[in-house]
This record gives sequence, structure tokens and C-alpha cells, in this order.
Amino acid sequence: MTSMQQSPTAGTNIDPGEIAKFEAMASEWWDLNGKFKPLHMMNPCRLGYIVDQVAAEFGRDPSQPEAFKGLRILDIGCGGGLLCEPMARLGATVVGVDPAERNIPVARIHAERMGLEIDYRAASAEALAEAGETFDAVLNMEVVEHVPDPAAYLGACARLVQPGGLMVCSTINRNPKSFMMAIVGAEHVMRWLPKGTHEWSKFITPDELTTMIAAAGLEVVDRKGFVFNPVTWSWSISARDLSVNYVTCSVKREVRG
Ligand SMILES: C[S@@+](CC[C@H](N)C(=O)[O-])C[C@H]1O[C@@H](n2cnc3c(N)ncnc32)[C@H](O)[C@@H]1O
Repeated sequence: MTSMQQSPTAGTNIDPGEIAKFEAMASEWWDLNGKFKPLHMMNPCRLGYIVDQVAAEFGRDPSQPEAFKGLRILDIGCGGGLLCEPMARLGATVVGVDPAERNIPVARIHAERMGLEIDYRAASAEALAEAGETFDAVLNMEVVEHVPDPAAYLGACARLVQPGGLMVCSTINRNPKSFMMAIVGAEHVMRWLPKGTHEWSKFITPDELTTMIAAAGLEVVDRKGFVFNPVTWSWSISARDLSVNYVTCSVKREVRG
């Protein structure tokens, strides 16, 4: 790149180092034993949470085929589409967006192979908000800890939620236990993730996240933990233990006039 050319991430709320990390792993999104193994392992648990929240908010029965038909769902920081695909299977109109350009063809090709129609775009939350797009539900899973200015990013995400809609946002708590589990355990001992995937200082406590989401104009209506059980080797939802991985659901109240 010459000094006259601008990086695609220049002047944005996107960390080029983070994008490079994810682009280097892009071919592994759908390898169950590859670098995204932890996300695949968590997927049933976090999908259960997302489906329940969306179904409750919009009065849908998720056991019915095409339960989410008519809903427009955005997955921001979609990676390879691990969450987009199940949403499309439930009948939603799905847009998956990620600033790491190499993720997009990987996600597109996989969706095509699965016979799913998903609108994947290399873009940022900020660019979509600027274009005035809105969605019934915004999925914002495991992204905020990779963003330079989380408060500004959440502001853009909140603008993408339609009045009456919701955002599901998950991330990692910041405390000594999360350092031991998410960095020492996951990156150095289990080697589930490449070393340096996460920076502990970028983790966010549930109260900090709640405050930022509220400042962005949404109301946090639910917070739960995602807890790994090393005996059953599975993840479950906890109402009490938000000490490492956790999720929030927030809504944009409709203005009554
Ligand atoms: C840990 S992965 C999570 C992927 C997906 N959300 C999931 O949970 O399966 C983080 C994703 O966030 C994307 N990302 C990094 N910085 C971002 C930003 N500023 N805005 C949106 N997405 C970003 C990365 O490219 C990567 O795909």
C-alpha cells in the first residue's frame, strides 16, 4: 500500500490488528475442530438463548417451521455465519456483516452449500447505521471485546435496532477468573484459541456493558451467564454465574405518541 492509499479500516472504529487476526483464520470457520471450536461448542447454548429471546419478543413459537418468517435479523461481526444460518433456517431474512473481508466468501459459500439465502456483506455496524438500515433483531455476539471504542460501537448497533426490536449482545467479563479461564485456560492450556486472540483489558463487566447499552438508547431486560462444565464438556445458561462468558438482551422501546 502506498502512503497515498488508505486502509479500508482507516478512520473507523475498527482495529486493523483484530481484523488481520480473524482474516488469518477465515478458512477455519466451519471446521468443528479448528480455531473456532469454542464457538461451535457454545453454539447450541447461545442459539437457545437467542431463539428464546426473539420468540418471546415477537410472539413466535420456535417449534413451528419458519417461526421467524417476516423478521429481519442482522448478525454484526458474523464471521463465517455460525449464527446467521440457524436464523435463516427459522425463516428470518438474514443480513450478516463483518469488516473482515475474507470472512464473507467463506460464509457465502457455506450458506450456498446449505441451500440458504443470506445477504452477507463486508461492512461495519457504523456504515449500516449511517445508511439508515434497521432490523427487528441485532445479534452482536463475541464482537464488542474486539472493538477499539465499545461505547461508540454499541451506539451504532443501537441505531440499527428498530423501535420494538431487540439486540442480543455477548462478551467476556473482566476479573481474575476470566483471565484464568478465557486467556490462560482457553489460549495457553487447552489451546482452543490461538494465543493473543483476546486481550484481558478489553473484556467488559456486565455492569459496564449495561451502562453502555443504556447510554446507546436500549434497555437491558435480561442478563445471563454461559457456563462451561468440564465434566459434561458442554455449555449451559446460568442465571447467577456471569463471571466469565455472559449475554445480555436489550430492547428499544417504541415511542408512543
Ligand atoms: C469472535 S468472532 C465472533 C463471530 C460471530 N459473531 C460468532 O459469534 O460466531 C468476532 C468477529 O468480530 C469481527 N469484528 C472485529 N472487529 C469488528 C468491528 N469493529 N465491527 C464488527 N465486527 C468486528 C471479526 O472479524 C470476527 O468475525
